[in-house]
Amino acid sequence: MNQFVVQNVTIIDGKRIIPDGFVQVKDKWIVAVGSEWMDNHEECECIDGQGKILMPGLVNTHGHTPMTLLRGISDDLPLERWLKEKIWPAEAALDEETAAAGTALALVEMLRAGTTCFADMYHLNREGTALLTEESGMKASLSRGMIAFGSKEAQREKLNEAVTYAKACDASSSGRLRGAIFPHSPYTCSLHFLQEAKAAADVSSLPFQIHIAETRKEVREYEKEQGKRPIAHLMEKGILSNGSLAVHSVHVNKAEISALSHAGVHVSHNPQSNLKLGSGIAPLPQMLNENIPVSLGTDSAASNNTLDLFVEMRQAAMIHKGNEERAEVTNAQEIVNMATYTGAQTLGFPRAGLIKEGYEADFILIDTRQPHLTPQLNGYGALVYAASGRDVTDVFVAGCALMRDRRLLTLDEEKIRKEAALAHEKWKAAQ
Ligand SMILES: N[C@@H](CCSC[C@H]1O[C@@H](n2cnc3c(=O)[nH]cnc32)[C@H](O)[C@@H]1O)C(=O)O
Ligand SMILES: [Zn+2]
Repeated sequence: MNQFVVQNVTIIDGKRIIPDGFVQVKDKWIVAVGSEWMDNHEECECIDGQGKILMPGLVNTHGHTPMTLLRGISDDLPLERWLKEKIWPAEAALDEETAAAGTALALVEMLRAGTTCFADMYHLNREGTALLTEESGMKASLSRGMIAFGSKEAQREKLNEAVTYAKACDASSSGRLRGAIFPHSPYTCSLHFLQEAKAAADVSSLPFQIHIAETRKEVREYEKEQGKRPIAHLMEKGILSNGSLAVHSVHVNKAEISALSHAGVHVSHNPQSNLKLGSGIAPLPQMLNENIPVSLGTDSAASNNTLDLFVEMRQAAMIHKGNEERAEVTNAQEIVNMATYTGAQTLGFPRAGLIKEGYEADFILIDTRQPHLTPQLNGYGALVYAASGRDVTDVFVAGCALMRDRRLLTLDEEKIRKEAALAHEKWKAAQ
């Protein structure tokens, strides 16, 4: 049986800090956590955590993995022009093979930076993505993105594909995959299609996710056409309901925040993507005050341009302090909780996101014996204001080692980087 102990380590999760602690793992579970390890099991493997922080694996609640191949193709444009002038034409030249190479690259990038669980929404290479995620040992919520501009038949076909994919993910034998239904947005799908997608999600007990209220222009134009703001309207129609995930939610007013809270809708906050596309700043402090489960997402590498959740944590903490001219408006512990515990709950992994007995052993080690992490005065502050994904040395998911001493064990990093470069060439030639 898989059994080991990490000892002499600083344990930090969203709820507490144990300065000189241990974590005992059996099979895929954390079976004991404490401050003094009594070594009475001879055959138990011990990992020395001296000089390290042990924290829950980071959870990225929004992204599009194949788009790593489009990193840098369109910097410095607003969302609408970014999509219509650059991204959509570029995506037309991606195929199953190049998308697969982009996804593999994204998994390597995320794993190296301590992400153990992620959301991925894309239309290409779906079975391949599920398979590779399984092989990597990571956890994920996977969905087929749907833009519904086409004929009724084409729309129905997409929705069928989406349901088939989500159900297959939910049924994965490892139990590390979840499926979701993700129509792209209220400006690329009709209200009727959103209702159909929501009904299909409900029938199969699948969670519903959507990009919404990302830019002021989206909200203004939707309101002009429908007489209501997008979040208010979708909530009224029951399209956004308990457990749904509203991605971005940048332009939300007080009434919408309160409605989201009452309905139990989750929010994925993607501050770096929202800043880079000039979309705006989501009212994170106000949403947290209303107890909305807000987690963090990177969005794709085409609007970020990395998949490092440490960067996202720092952005999430910093922009609101500056924006509101109040340093107390966000705090590092809450940000760590969003990036771990809340994220895991949002993606459908209720027993993940904490270093606690009875939770799955999804955790990472961070090397603090470096100048920028010395001295160790405030653990939460170190993680949010000083650390980066490059400080992660080890990654464990469900008790399995996926990275040890900065070496990936389940993914062939060299090969994946080479294949990504080749896929980039192939994509360029197809332009
Ligand atoms: N073409 C697909 C649907 C793709 S949805 C996923 C798409 O979302 C787009 N996207 C990525 N990030 C964002 C964002 O932040 N806001 C809006 N759209 C985005 C990007 O074009 C990506 O391909 C179909 O209907 O078959
Ligand atoms: Zn997105």
